Amino acid sequence: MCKSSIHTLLKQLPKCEHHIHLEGALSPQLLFQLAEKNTITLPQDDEAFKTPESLLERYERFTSLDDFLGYYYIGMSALITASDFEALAWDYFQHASADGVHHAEVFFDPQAHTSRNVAYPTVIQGFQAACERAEKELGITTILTACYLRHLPPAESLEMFQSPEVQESYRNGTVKGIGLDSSEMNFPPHLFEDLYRGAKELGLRRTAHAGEEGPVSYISSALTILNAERIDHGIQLAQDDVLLKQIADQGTLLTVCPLSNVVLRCVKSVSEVPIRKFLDHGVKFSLNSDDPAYFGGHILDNYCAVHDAFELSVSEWESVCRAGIEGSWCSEERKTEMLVVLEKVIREWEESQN
Ligand code: HPA
Ligand SMILES: [Zn+2]
Repeated sequence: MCKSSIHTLLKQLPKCEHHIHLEGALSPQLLFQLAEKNTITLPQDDEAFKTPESLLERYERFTSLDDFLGYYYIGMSALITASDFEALAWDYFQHASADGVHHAEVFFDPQAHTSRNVAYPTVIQGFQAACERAEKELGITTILTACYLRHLPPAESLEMFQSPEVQESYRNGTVKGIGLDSSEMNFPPHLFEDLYRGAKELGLRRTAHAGEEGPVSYISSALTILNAERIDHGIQLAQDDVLLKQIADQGTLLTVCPLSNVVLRCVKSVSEVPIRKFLDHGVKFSLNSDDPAYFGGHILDNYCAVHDAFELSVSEWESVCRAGIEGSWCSEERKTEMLVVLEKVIREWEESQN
């Protein structure tokens, strides 16, 4: 890459990733390797599962969120032991570090594992080990957020939330937040009001996927009914100027995932993601990879794709990174550390351009 290319600056920026499903970081190679080790039979009637290469090719032809989710849930059936979960998360943290991530708030889907008789403590043990290693060896701070699956009955999410081992992971601080993911259409946020009330009472951080494929009304109900502090995706916000102004005024962070939106056909190209509108109206957002192994890119690829589509100025990039740092759920001390790095990177970049 050309030395003066702004992509060099994008790599150096201290990034916070807020929207990455660890199960979505499962590469076809690791999936096949774990399936063989664990003697898991992958679907025989789907040609895509012939080889890691054919699977990767199929990932280029998703038709919708639900089409992707079918592969996502089959993929994770290869994850059985704590060391599998650790290997998966460690693979992600290494990519994240290479892309300049300093702080990662990572999602996982407990119900997708317990429903396969993989115990919650097994999942936690593996992910927690990788988080500790990322902190020690890569200097990345981490937060684990448990997402609940909106396509399952709300009573099941409440049952999971209230189970002793899940409550223990919240009490001891291993898991600090909750989220809401999976199929969006016809599963409105208000169905999960009791779950989010319980999470608020425990002092947990709260986010929810809304306005990815679903209507903009899901964004407002995630905020007002669920008391979500963040919105994951939220691109449909561009359809409602009143709500957009309200979200800008209250400083709610959207965790936008441009490559995901293209691959899942929420937009035709990155240039249709409302980045310019969000910037011009003061809507805060971070840029994220969502499911990097499925959507053809990690976080830096998302930054580069946004730059190629919108040509942000250096000061706009600085404000995107600042919003990501300030909207993180880490300590104020950690935010200050990252802000210092951000200022240094920008200063050195500007000096190198003179
Ligand atoms: O993009 C997504 N949307 C909803 N659920 C998900 N689970 C993994 N990725 C996604
Ligand atoms: Zn997501």
